[in-house]
Amino acid sequence: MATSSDLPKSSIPIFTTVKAYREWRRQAYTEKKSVGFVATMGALHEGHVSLVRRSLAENDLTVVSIFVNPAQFAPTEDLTTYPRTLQHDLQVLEATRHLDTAVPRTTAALFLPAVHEMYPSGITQNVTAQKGTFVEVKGYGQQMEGMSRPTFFRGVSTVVTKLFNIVEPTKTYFGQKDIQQALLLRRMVSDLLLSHPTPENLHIIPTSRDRKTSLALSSRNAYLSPAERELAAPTLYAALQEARRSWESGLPKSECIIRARELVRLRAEELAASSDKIEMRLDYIELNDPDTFEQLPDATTRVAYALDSAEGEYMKDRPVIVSGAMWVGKTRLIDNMVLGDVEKLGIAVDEP
Ligand SMILES: Nc1ncnc2c1ncn2[C@@H]1O[C@H](COP(=O)(O)OP(=O)(O)OP(=O)(O)O)[C@@H](O)[C@H]1O
Ligand SMILES: CC(C)(CO)[C@@H](O)C(=O)[O-]
Ligand code: BAL
Repeated sequence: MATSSDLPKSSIPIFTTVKAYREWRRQAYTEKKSVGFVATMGALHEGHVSLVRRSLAENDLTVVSIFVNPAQFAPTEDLTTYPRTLQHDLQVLEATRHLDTAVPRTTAALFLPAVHEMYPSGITQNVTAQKGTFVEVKGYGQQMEGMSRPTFFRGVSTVVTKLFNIVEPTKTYFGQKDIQQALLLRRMVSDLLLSHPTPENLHIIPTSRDRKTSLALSSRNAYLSPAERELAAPTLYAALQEARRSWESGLPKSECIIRARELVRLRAEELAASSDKIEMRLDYIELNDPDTFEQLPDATTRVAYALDSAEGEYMKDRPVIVSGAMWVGKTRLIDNMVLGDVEKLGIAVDEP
């Protein structure tokens, strides 16, 4: 178990146990202070910072958690190599301040639990051998990312339920980069009738991107070599753009996907033949309904999709998610865009 002497020095209070955190939370209740919460796995970057900034602006107190959750990694995935950069993360949080209030705000608490604190009954990555209590949002975790990572959302829903039970946030913030995760968690909060947070208080913040290449910021980008990052990784965003253009020009979904795939195939050929010999492979690119996560039928066009709205009327800006995952060498990248009216999904568009 981490003791305070194992932890880097920080001006931000760090809680490693549920008990210690709860004492702190009780005080916040007594003082009637609102608590904003940002759940992370650490290796913080500007994407995380955008969530923390939003929380600092909208809450008296902001809590950040760092926990690399074994239950959401399949046995074949990168749990052991996942970047762990606590010292850097503390520096990032200390430097992230909100100055528009009488007293400037910075992160008020970091929750940094050990695995046994979060899984008192123990945890194995092998789902069939797991015992104890798990949370599953049935019917929503096997599409999109769930097709490639079938046990991922069970692990995420379980750990986030525990984190919400501990942190008891007034508001919480998730990134659009992991759009299915954010929407599925909002459904979970609604289905479980949680009060901290309520579904309305789960906010989705737009994806932060590299200014030059538009690559979605991600902790796993640290795995990329400079050549992979510059030359290959931005292809996923370019493929999503291609799908978007095709969809907006009226083509059927199947053709949008063919065009996006072709863009990746041609670029992958070029990179494999180049002196950098970069390997790049598309996992999937799809267009999905944001409510059900189901794939749009192949023949669906934008006009047909707008006509087929639940209200039985023409809904010009009916939102649709175009998302994808791509391997660059050993790194799996994901990204997405929401076409149509993003605000219908409750995605925040303006920075505070
Ligand atoms: N580029 C980004 N823009 C906005 N939010 C982001 C971005 N990247 C991550 N987030 C959000 O930060 C929260 C914590 O994510 P996490 O710690 O897994 O970082 P990550 O960069 O997504 O890591 P990974 O590389 O493992 O996907 C999640 O809600 C996630 O959606
Ligand atoms: C929400 C989360 C912190 C749960 O482990 C993780 O999936 C993430 O960082 O996106
Ligand atoms: N941001 C998602 C965490 C994961 O891929 O495990």
